[in-house]
Amino acid sequence: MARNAKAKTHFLESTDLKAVIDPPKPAQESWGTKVIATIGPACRDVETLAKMLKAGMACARVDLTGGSLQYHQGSLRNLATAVKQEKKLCAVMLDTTGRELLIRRKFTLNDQGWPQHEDPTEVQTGQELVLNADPNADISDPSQLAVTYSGFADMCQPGDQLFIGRYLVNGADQSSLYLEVKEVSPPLVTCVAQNDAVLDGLLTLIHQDRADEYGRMSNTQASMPVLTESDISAIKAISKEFEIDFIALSCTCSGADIVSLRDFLNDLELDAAKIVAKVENRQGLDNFSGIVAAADAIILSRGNLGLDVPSEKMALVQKVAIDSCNQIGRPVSITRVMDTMVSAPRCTRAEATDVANAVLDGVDGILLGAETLRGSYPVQTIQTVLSICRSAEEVFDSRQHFENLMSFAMVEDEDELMEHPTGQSPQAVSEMDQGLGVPARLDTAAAAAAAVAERDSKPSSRDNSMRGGVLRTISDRSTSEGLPPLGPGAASPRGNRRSSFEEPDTPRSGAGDRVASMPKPPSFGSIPKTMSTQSMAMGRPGSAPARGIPRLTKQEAMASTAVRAAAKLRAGLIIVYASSGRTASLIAKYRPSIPILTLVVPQLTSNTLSWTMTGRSLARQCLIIRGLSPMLAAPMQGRTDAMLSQAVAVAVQRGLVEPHQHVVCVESVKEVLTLKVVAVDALGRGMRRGGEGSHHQGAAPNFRNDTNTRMMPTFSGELPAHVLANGHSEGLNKPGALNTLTQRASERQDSFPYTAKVW
Ligand SMILES: Nc1ncnc2c1ncn2[C@@H]1O[C@H](COP(=O)(O)OP(=O)(O)O)[C@@H](O)[C@H]1O
Ligand SMILES: C=C(OP(=O)(O)O)C(=O)O
Repeated sequence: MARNAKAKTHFLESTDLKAVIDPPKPAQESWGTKVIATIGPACRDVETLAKMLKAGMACARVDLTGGSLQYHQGSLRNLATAVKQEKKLCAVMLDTTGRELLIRRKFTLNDQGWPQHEDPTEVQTGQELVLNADPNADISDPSQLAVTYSGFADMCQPGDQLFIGRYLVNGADQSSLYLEVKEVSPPLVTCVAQNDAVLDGLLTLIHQDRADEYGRMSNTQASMPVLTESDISAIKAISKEFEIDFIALSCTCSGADIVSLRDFLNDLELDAAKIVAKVENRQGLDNFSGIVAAADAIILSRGNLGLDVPSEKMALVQKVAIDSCNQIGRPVSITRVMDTMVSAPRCTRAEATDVANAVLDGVDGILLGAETLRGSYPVQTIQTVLSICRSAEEVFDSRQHFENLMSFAMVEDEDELMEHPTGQSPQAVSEMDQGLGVPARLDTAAAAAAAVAERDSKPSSRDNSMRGGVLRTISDRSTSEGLPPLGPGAASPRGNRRSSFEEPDTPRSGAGDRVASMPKPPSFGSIPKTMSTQSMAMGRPGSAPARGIPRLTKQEAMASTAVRAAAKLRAGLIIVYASSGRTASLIAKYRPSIPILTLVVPQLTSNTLSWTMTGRSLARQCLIIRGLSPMLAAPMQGRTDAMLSQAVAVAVQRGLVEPHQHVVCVESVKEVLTLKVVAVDALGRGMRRGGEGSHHQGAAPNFRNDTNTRMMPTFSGELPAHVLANGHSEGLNKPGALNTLTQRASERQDSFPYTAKVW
């Protein structure tokens, strides 16, 4: 069953080495794999930030782990200036300290306000070292190291493994120290050094996984509150001055952690901010399915993960995790790609190969940490990463990827649907707590998020009405039924309240992933409503995907159809209108080889006292999704082809599409999804109008001149059936018939075939 489900392999379009070695086509805009860069002392001046934007930085990360609130506010002000200057969109990600443990050390502030730590500490193998969790511990006492979390000693047992390393350490430098706990006498923890080290800079402390008597791994850092007090005040202060697009939750251990954070953000009216789960330990992997179901995006923090996961498993963990995210269109990024470029202008071959492999694995983004925060070559690192990504994207076999995803979306026979109508087969449910132990992938996530998928299909799922309804219920539950504590003091590490998602008597490692009653659907991606374990097992790359019963949501059906149509027409661009970004992210998950211009239509919303224009944040949030090139449309009333024509012109300006090329457009007006095919006019100023000649080779559209269809091309020759993803194309085989595929929201979400409008 799921355990035998076939994982995808790397798909390359061609084995022609000459073609592979050709330089990638120069791109004006990085619409493919995205770069998230951490802002710090090496790059926070306006000039460098402007160069980083020009080089293709899509999202700027401010990490609250190091530096003061004032320092980060200053960085964000500089970023705003650079953004204005360069006229480029850039998303803002606020990364929390969360459950990260730090060593408190003496420091001075440099002229920019960045802490400089003094007095490196030398440690020798076999030496005893005392860690002190007392908040009043003397940090100038050389015989001990002070720990930021007062409950730290309660987490430790003799025999536990600890790791101390420089913040954003690359694992190979002399600051890496492994310790074994010898004795615990709160607040003191006495350890023995396992290697020689020189501890310098901002130091983080990691409590590695501990196996229980049954061999189950647990990470005691998971019992810490989700956010620190300073995270909470920083989020409040920064959100008053800046629009925060993403909050990254460090050390996410379960889906329940995300629910807790979402409650907190909603209470601050920050519900537009998306939550990025940073998966950085074994427990995060054990509960991966629930985390993927609950979060808006995922970061695989490979630096920390590499301490908990044996080296020989790291690549495999990465591939399975990325594949799981790809299957439901959840954006996923990885960290730690260019350690060498912290101090050298070139990367190693291993690093270049690592980035290219990540792109072939299907990653959405690359997160640069130390490389831009304190590295000597922040701009060059972005350029290097993006050119490696572009080269890999050029050989990525989108078609195989598409077929692979489609094969997972079909159920072999109806009996199976009857047996497990919500996808919650007993096995799927039992696998939920070990979501990544096997490549069970989507089925466990599907079981965990059946309720999410249900709401994903409803356009109003992000409505304010949700706040007072489902969210309120969950918010109440978070206090009464014990979601993970949000801030310090909310729970002691030992006296941690049981999560409402937790099975009685299961270890903490299994907690938090019964997210079937989650408060709010993640807005990127979707999960086929009734995907079952068996349906997962059916997928075979290259197998005919058209068999079986499709179980797609309507957005998913339309998204896959748009990608298929674009490939068949050799279109140059896909345009999708967006209000939550869900349809756009579903199109992106099929990884078409052409850009997806995401046209965010601003909405006016009222809280009865004032009006707000929404849309800007979503446009920026699209910037972490591979393939999306967001554009904020001018507010216009109703359905208008002028908006589409303007979008085509902007796409030409950005170098995303050329005159005469086809453009596949996904529209959604009054809950009617429509797929349209248009062409760029000869001068690249918009859509080609009826009557204009076509000079484009291949299946060029003809235009009819009647008033209903002036913008609508029809096709001469046979088109529609093969355009459709699954061949369920009733009424579409009539020669010259199709120019619009329409599926009505009033129909059952999973109903097929599409109703095709025949002109
Ligand atoms: N042809 C069009 N002209 C004007 N607005 C459109 C057109 N097509 C879609 N829109 C608007 O774009 C938005 C798309 O929303 P929706 O389909 O719900 O996207 P998402 O999947 O991002 O939630 C809606 O506000 C819709 O009114
Ligand atoms: C970049 C990060 O991840 P990691 O160091 O674990 O790779 C981070 O957590 O800041």
